[in-house]
Amino acid sequence: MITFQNVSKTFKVGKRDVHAVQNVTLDVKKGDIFGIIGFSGAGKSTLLRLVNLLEKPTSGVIKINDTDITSLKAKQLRLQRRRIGMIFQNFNLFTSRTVAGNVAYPLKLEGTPKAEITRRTKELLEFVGLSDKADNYPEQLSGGQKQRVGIARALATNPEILICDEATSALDPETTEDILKLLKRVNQEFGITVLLITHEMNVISTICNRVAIMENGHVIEHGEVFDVFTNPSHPTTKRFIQSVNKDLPSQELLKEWRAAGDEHIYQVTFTGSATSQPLLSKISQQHNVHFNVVYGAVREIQNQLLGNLVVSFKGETTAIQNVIRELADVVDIKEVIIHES
Ligand SMILES: Nc1ncnc2c1ncn2[C@@H]1O[C@H](COP(=O)(O)OP(=O)(O)OP(=O)(O)O)[C@@H](O)[C@H]1O
Repeated sequence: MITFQNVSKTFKVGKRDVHAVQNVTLDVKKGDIFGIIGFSGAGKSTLLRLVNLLEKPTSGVIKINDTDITSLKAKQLRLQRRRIGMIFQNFNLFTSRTVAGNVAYPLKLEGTPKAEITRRTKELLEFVGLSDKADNYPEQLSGGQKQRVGIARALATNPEILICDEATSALDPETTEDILKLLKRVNQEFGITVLLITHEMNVISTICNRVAIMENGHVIEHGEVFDVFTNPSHPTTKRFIQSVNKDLPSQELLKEWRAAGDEHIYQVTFTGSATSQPLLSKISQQHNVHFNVVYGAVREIQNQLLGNLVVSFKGETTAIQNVIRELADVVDIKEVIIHES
């Protein structure tokens, strides 16, 4: 649906070249909720601006549905832009227009008949749950409500693609959750492909099916969200994952546990079918070993379970070693390192 082929964008700042996007090759498929994550300055916004035709790449090709958008003439460009809706971190609503006026605006620009504008506006406000706010002004709304208006306005012209530029970064966690649910409905009910940028891994794990991680203008890793979560290869990806999936307790806590007699502490990670079986208790019992889950969580990512537990085993050392060996056949298990000092 959207393909980037060796796309680069270089800005000239005085005599200096800033390589904002470097040699990016990516394929966003129809129906994806595709997340691009990276720290500040990684090149995410520039990549979005290339898709919504606000910038032209220095080199490379960007195609939407097989049309090379970098070579479009002004009129085709305007038509193509209508196929893309956009929402923003700061909502970008017209403060002098009502909620209904904001949603109606893109339809007015298109010359849509008045009765149709009224019908569509009503329908969209219902969809985002703001029918009762139609006559309010943006300043009378909460952040989450403003973003709902932004979403309704972006959907007005029936886009194929919705671009979300840090759409939840200004919102509290609960409101973020609501907006992400709404974006998922946009994707599922209307079949709209969603391309979002964020610096929060939580956003990626909650709604995206595919992700690309950017650093210094490069895509350093990309793939299915579950695969990237369970098997990250780049250190930056690992940092992002640890931000939502703090996998180990602090060294202070580990030292306390060791001082209190916990000598065999292991980290167990498992996915898919291993989550549905009582493997730990079954194998431990067979060897007369006791265990205690001291830390961790099981998370749901893309409808699959990913478990990460820190477990303290008690029993005879050889029996514990046997348990570890057997567990290693079915889950990923490694001893937790406790540093001396
Ligand atoms: N119009 C521009 N002129 C010059 N340099 C630019 C321009 N736009 C972006 N850059 C530079 O390109 C690099 C990537 O910026 P970009 O805004 O795409 O990153 P980002 O990942 O979106 O960061 P943030 O999360 O802070 O918005 C940065 O070094 C930035 O300073």
